[in-house]
Amino acid sequence: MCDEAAQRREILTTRQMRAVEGAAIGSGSVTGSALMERAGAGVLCEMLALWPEFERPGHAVILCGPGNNGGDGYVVARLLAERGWQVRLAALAPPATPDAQVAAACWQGAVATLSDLGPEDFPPGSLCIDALFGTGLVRPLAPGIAAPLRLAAAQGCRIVAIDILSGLCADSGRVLGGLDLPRAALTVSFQRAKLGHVLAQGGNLSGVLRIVDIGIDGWMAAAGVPARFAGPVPALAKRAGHKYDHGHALVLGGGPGQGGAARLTARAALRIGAGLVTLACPPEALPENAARLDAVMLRPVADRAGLEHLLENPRFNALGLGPGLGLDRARDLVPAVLASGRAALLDADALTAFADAPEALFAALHPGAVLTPHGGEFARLFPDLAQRLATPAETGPAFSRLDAARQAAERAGCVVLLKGPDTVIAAPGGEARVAAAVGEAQAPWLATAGAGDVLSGIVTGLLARGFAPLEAAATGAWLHAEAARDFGPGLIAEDLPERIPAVLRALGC
Ligand SMILES: NC(=O)C1=CN([C@@H]2O[C@H](COP(=O)(O)OP(=O)(O)OC[C@H]3O[C@@H](n4cnc5c(N)ncnc54)[C@H](OP(=O)(O)O)[C@@H]3O)[C@@H](O)[C@H]2O)[C@@H](O)CC1
Ligand SMILES: Nc1ncnc2c1ncn2[C@@H]1O[C@H](COP(=O)(O)OP(=O)(O)O)[C@@H](O)[C@H]1O
Ligand SMILES: [K+]
Repeated sequence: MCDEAAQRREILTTRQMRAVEGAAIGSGSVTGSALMERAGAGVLCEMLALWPEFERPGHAVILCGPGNNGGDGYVVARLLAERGWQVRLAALAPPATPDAQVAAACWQGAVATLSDLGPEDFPPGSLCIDALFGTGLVRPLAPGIAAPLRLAAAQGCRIVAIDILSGLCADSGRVLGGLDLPRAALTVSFQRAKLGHVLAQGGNLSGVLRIVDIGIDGWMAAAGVPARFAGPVPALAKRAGHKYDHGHALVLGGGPGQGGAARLTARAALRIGAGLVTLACPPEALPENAARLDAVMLRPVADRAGLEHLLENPRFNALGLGPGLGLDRARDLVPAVLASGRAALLDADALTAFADAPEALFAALHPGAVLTPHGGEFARLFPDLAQRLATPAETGPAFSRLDAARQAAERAGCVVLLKGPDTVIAAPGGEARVAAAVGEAQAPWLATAGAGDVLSGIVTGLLARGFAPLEAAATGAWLHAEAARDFGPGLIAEDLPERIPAVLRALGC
């Protein structure tokens, strides 16, 4: 992957974005006004690219706030008017920043107030440009501010959000005050995506997301180490070698009648390229599994002693357990898995088994481990963090799913992947990835029983292939969603491992 593509995968917080803008402006190479002009021109350009019919002038309402987001709105209003559009601009308050004042001074048209707007201002096929608030939103929208956005949506207008839909916290994607907001058809942001575009409600409310280059890449170092979108990596291609060069994954399964989950895990580990995969189940579950497995090998493991005996074979280099394991078996086996020091993926029952004693689990975890909880499992291990996520967000920046995953990773001492349409992955120390199955990359068919078991297998398989825990989790989560996107409607969990070859082929692996 080229450097530019890697850079485009960065996702910034508002603080990081301000630091980058500040560094660019502080260098003297560019002014805030010039950036605002580029931002406004970029919004227009992206609108026309998405909706070529707007080459023919139409009707637009521009909603301007008092800050620089409003300033971008004045620029867009001017550019649309220059193209012959009928523009109705309504301001919440006079521009309050120097750059917004300059932009407003260049707007020759009338300025209405938000309360002046009525249904007649939003004729069919018109546009509503939301330039009320961007990265500066710090509290919920008052009812009178949200009203024109709702009116526009009710009239069937397409809403274009400048930088981010007003009301969404750009750091968390949560709607401040828990308001009911209409969805933007298009969001045009600048230089890099923000976390609020993809996390929580932001993923749905942002609509199509486009990022405009306003020419400040040269100052991106001021952002420190941003989170990044998960995506494919060159290491997915299988290098030359013997099967033992690609690792031997050991998946631990549960008792009779509960084996489907672990079989899905094992099959996915094999499909993603682990050289060998063995499923270890209680002796009484051997017949059932033997009848259902071919390339996946099978071994009996009755208990912890049996597992320790099996692990005398050093070739088992990545262990995956939890799906269909059973809570008692999980309590018995997890300590042996972690004591082995090998790369390990813990999911489902392997996490829930420690709901009463998360500290005991954290004490045993090591940096080679990956935890893959869904929201419920996360709440069992990290109840205080889940509580913070469940508490309505009133002020920005609000506590985000990524904040929660980062704190969880710190506490657990290993990589934590918190599942959802907006899967977040964090390592101790703060490095983070987002596997966002939202907007144009949505994968709603992944909400199906057993999808998580397959993710466990993909990550276990990548660990066996030698991927570092953070990259195994992030690449695995991306690939999992990509397989679902590739399959499309009607997907069930069994389809996911079978779709991995198509995804790998499309990547040129
Ligand atoms: N800097 C640059 O180079 C570039 C920046 N760009 C653009 O700037 C945007 C950021 O601008 P910004 O920092 O001025 O913040 P912005 O989102 O306009 O709002 C701040 C104002 O809103 C107010 N306020 C907040 N919440 C409120 C509420 N609920 N209800 C009512 N008021 C509320 C707050 O007031 P206060 O909290 O002080 O009362 C303050 O006055 C960014 O998103 C991008 O679009 C681009 O042009 C590219 C170049
Ligand atoms: N609406 C959705 N869009 C995209 N991905 C989703 C959605 N719902 C669930 N997923 C993904 O599907 C998987 C579900 O896993 P999990 O909740 O453990 O289910 P199960 O235990 O049934 O396997 C996770 O990887 C999650 O990120
Ligand atoms: K906005």
